[in-house]
Amino acid sequence: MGQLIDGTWEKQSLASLSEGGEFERKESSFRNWVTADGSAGPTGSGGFAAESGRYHLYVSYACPWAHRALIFRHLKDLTAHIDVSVVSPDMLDEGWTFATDHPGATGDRLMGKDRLYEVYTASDPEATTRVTVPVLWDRERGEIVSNESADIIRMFNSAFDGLTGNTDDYHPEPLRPRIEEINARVYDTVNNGVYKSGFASTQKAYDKAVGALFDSLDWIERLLEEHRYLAGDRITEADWRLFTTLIRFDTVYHTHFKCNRRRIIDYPAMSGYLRELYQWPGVAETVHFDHIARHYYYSHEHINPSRIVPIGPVLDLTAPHGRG
Ligand SMILES: N[C@@H](CCC(=O)N[C@@H](CS)C(=O)NCC(=O)O)C(=O)O
Repeated sequence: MGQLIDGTWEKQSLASLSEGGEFERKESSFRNWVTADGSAGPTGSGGFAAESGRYHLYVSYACPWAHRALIFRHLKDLTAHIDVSVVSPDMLDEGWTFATDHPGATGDRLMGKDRLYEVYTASDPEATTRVTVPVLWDRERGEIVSNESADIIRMFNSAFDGLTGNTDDYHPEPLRPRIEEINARVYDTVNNGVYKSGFASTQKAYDKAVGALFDSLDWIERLLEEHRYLAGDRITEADWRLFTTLIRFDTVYHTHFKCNRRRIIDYPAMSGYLRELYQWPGVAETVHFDHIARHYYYSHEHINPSRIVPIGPVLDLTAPHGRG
């Protein structure tokens, strides 16, 4: 995995493994916020007002973080207001590219670039950063608003409500402390926990990550036995943030990242919950298993040198979910 250093693409990134062989995810580097009136958000600077057709979203269908943004774009009726470019599932020496050799990969529909890092340098010619998806681009100012999915879904949740009339709220005020608590554990041990397990380069680092991952899955199973959703009887961003990891789990993380104590299908409450979220209007259309399987098995040569993409599993996500 490469990265940009002073605006130049370097194939070898600064190491993201600590001395103990633990994978460490770097903070995102563009942290502005789109707001209803263009006032500054919690981080970054102001000047990014919610307007139809102004913003463009770069995603990978394979990536769980980008997938969150795509889901919120659907849930919040933003598809007519924010257009999308989809990168190729193969992330090799040049990082994410706009090659269109896989169905669904659209190329760069906004600027016609060949590689995602060129979108980053178009925003900041001197950028030193990892080049990740999702990226929210502002046509008007010609720069990246944000490349942090957790922030992008919060912007989508409320900033455009005046434009769309969709006031569904996935981050409701009274549930915020509980949502934060759940997000913190799910981020560290599940969303990122699968990567920490899969990219660990020592047994000790793997054991630590995979142990915490399955402790959290057991905890989530208990929560879902008691409540329909993670924070209670109402679906929130905490559920959608978990969903994008769960939907990839049995196909990729179980095998490729060695997260194989159990599969999601082996947890009765969680597998019903996963089907319910998959069947949520518009959500199945955001799930592209071809990009998901191809990306992970093909791109991570260090953990799958043959690059063979395995055949299974066959999942029936359209079966009744039995959750109320
Ligand atoms: N914190 C970021 C993480 C995004 C991220 O790591 N995306 C991965 C794809 S799943 C990526 O683009 N990785 C490329 C790299 O790290 O070089 C977010 O949530 O938006």
